[in-house]
Amino acid sequence: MSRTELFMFLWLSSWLPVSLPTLWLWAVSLILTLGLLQLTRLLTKRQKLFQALKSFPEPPTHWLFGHAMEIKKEGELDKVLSWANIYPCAHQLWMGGFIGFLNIYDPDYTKAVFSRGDPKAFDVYGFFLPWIGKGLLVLDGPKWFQHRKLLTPEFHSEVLRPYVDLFAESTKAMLNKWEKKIQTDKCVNIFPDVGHMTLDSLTKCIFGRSSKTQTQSDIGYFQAIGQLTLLMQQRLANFHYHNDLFYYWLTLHGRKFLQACKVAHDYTDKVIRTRKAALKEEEEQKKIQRKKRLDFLDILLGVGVNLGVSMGFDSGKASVDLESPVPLSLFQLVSPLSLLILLLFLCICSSSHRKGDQWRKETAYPELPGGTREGQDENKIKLSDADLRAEVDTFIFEGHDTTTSAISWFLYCISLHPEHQQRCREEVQEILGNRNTIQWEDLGKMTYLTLCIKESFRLYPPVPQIYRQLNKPITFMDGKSLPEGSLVSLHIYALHRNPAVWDKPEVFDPQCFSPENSSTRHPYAFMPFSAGPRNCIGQQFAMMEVKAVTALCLLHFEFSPEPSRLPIKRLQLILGAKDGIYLNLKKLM
Ligand code: HEM
Repeated sequence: MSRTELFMFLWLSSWLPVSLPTLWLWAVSLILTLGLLQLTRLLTKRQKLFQALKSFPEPPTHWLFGHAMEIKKEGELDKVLSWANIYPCAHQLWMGGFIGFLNIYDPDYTKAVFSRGDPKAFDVYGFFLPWIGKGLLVLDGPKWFQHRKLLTPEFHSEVLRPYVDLFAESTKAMLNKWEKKIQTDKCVNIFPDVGHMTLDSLTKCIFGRSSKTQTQSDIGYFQAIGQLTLLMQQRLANFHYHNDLFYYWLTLHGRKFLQACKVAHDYTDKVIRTRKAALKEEEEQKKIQRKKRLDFLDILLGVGVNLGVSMGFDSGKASVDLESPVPLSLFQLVSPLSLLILLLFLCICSSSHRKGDQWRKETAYPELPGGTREGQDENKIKLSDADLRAEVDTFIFEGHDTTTSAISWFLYCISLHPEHQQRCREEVQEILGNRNTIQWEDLGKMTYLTLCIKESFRLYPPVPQIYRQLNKPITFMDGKSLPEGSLVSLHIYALHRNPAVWDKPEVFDPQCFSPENSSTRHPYAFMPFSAGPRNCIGQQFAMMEVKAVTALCLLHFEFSPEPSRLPIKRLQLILGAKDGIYLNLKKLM
């Protein structure tokens, strides 16, 4: 009997406690037995992780909550940083009593893990699946290798070059918005506006969408993405929401998440289907060939267009009102008693333990140098429709929140350092002369701005923590080792502030990245885009966007901090700020 069948059976039987007491008793004992079995599995898993990690120091921990309480109380980033200052190289990190990571922040440890390309840790990345599916970020194994190979050309400089105009267009809209805002209050929360701008420019790059012809479904999609990002962040931060199948999806937030996923998927499916249909027409093909710039989607479809697989979705439903009340689920209608029993059973049974093991088996990592799998012609690899959607959704997810964080924290850093701000501004003015727009060639000349951007990535890495699950044992430089299956978290934030690497880790000093200083540094000491085979594929796109946007911001405004509203760092999926980032803006031209 499958787990779903068992669930249905128990649920039905819970309606018959009076008429069938024996069946009821039977069900309860079955529940308890299964619960006990699951608990044993969890304890075994905990014991294994505990054994694996025992040679590494462990900050004081709670048997049930692990380090989650302390982290929640004091803020994850600074709490872990304080541990990193006590324990050299690495320490244990328990997210609840059953999931233990080796948390690393030393360049040698980082190199040992990240030069190998172990798969992502299911206990964390599994949460992404309902939204972005198995795209590059989550995939592992031969399929990841194929996709990575197919998608790498999309980030070639010739493809990226025309996107500078799109970044400039979206940035100008944001700057106009700020100009209006400062007429009433010079203190502006820049974070949401930057978020809106990066999503706007990214959807233009991916779908070829234009802000001038926005439709209702564009707006619905926009809202859904915003909602999904927030809900994902909330889910990761709240331990009780980790239990998916039988708890999270039954909560109001869980169901909102599913609704927003549907809106996002319907939209992506619709755009893909329409573009695929258009591409079949000769005239449209010619039009695309004549285009100055190809959208990501056109390039992706150049790979997947010949498949012609039915998408099986209902078009035109992309705009669901996310604010409308969520309908009651069946679950809310069952009797309180059955609810209690089922919850007990389901909460115990829905651990990710087995899923995690299965994930690891399915995604055993291939030896990279070998290239494609045996018997496969590497020139004929094609993306299925599901793969196409997963990749588009992955780019949207990975490509807008990260750059939002990068641009916002950069503006905050230079607001604290007027001397660096002015130097960057003068550099941009010198390069642009009396032009007020930016071209691809300009970006390479902005050397001081690049140093400042890198320094802000060091102090405020947009992705502060990433996770792996070892698919073979590892031995570190100091002789300590971890067995296969262990979970490792790379704390990029702590690595970038490690006093063993950086002279004055807390000081904003762009000269850290001068050629002389960079050349003597450990290659794994600065990892904002990760490193090794699973590094960020969008690195060049991101740098280009951050430079273009910040250069235009510097030309138009002077930024200073608002002492009464200094930002509070928050580890969401990205490095966020608790109530946003408020800066005082002064118009320059
Ligand atoms: C400042 C901006 C960005 C930062 C700091 C950043 C950082 C990262 C990091 C640290 C990873 C590794 C994640 C992990 O191992 O779990 C990653 C992966 C990835 N990033 Fe970025 N990213 C940025 C922008 C972008 C953009 C603009 C795109 C696409 C348009 C993108 C697409 C991806 C993808 C697809 C992956 C998965 C790659 C793979 O596993 O093969 N990123 N990024």
